[in-house]
Amino acid sequence: MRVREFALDLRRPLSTAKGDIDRREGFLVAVETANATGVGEATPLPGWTESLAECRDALESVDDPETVLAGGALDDTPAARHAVSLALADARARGEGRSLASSLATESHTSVPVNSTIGDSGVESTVEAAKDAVSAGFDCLKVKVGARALADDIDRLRAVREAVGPTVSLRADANGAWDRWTADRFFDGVASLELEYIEQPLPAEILDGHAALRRLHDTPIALDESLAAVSPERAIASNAADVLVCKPMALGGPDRVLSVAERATDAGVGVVVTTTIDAVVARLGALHVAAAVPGNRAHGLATASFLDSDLAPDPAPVEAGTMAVPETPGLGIDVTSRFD
Ligand SMILES: O=C(O)CCC(=O)c1ccccc1C(=O)O
Ligand SMILES: [Mg+2]
Repeated sequence: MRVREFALDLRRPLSTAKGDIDRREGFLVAVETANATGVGEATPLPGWTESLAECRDALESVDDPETVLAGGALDDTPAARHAVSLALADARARGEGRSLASSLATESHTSVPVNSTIGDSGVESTVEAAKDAVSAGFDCLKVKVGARALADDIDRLRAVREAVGPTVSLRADANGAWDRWTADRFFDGVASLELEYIEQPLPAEILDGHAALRRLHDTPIALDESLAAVSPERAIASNAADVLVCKPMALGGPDRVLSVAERATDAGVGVVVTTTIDAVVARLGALHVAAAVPGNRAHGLATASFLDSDLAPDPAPVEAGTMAVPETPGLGIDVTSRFD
């Protein structure tokens, strides 16, 4: 397995309740199988995955990718596991002459709707970002909350709803910033705004608190951090979520997301696939996975615009709030020159 390190600055930081993301560093990997070469990406995000150093060590320890993946040696390093799993899936799909999405599912979407991701900022700039996104064709917006006073966040959401009208879908993502009391006040404050869901209002470990919020309020709840911190199975079993936010990079690869999505779908829980602000290879991987999961919710994949540069030209740019899934074999990108 070949491994190449990369670092990409963000054009603009993504501000969240848990701090700003302003740079992404990771590894591009290439694996050779009997009939094809596949590529994958590990872009760890500490707090969500292992550190960059732990990821490097894990990738350097891989001799035979298939054996290592099956043996579970990468289970504690999800970003490293993601790279290996994605590269093998890319190689398999290329070998079959099919797109990754169609090799992952018998019926896959040819394009998927995506949300615009709006970071924490004041009311005016939040509204400006929301209007820009709607002008660009997005009909689903996800606004980061939880970084400022509760009343200010409620004002931001109200102002956005007023600016974009009733037909645009709105999501709020608190990244686990609140306690039960604060979350209750937020749910009350936005009750009339018809939010599609509130993502991770409480800290990751608190499944019973999310289940209680879900019983008490009408606005649906999505869980994100809880999936890696506790487990998707327990999130489903605890009736703590209407939607699971599945990050292939944090869950350990496309195969992991597909199995979570199957269990969620059986339980009547929705699935949304998102990046961790990844480079083009992992973003494409997440797009193929999103295309392979059931349901028609907008996914959190419109994150290329946060990057100042990328590893290669993007074969799946966002157009009018939608991403078309490449139909060429595998991921639909050639980054082999990066390994020369
Ligand atoms: O879901 C999206 O719109 C984009 C992805 C996103 O918000 C995100 C990106 C990096 C780290 C955490 C998160 C998050 O969903 O909490
Ligand atoms: Mg989130």
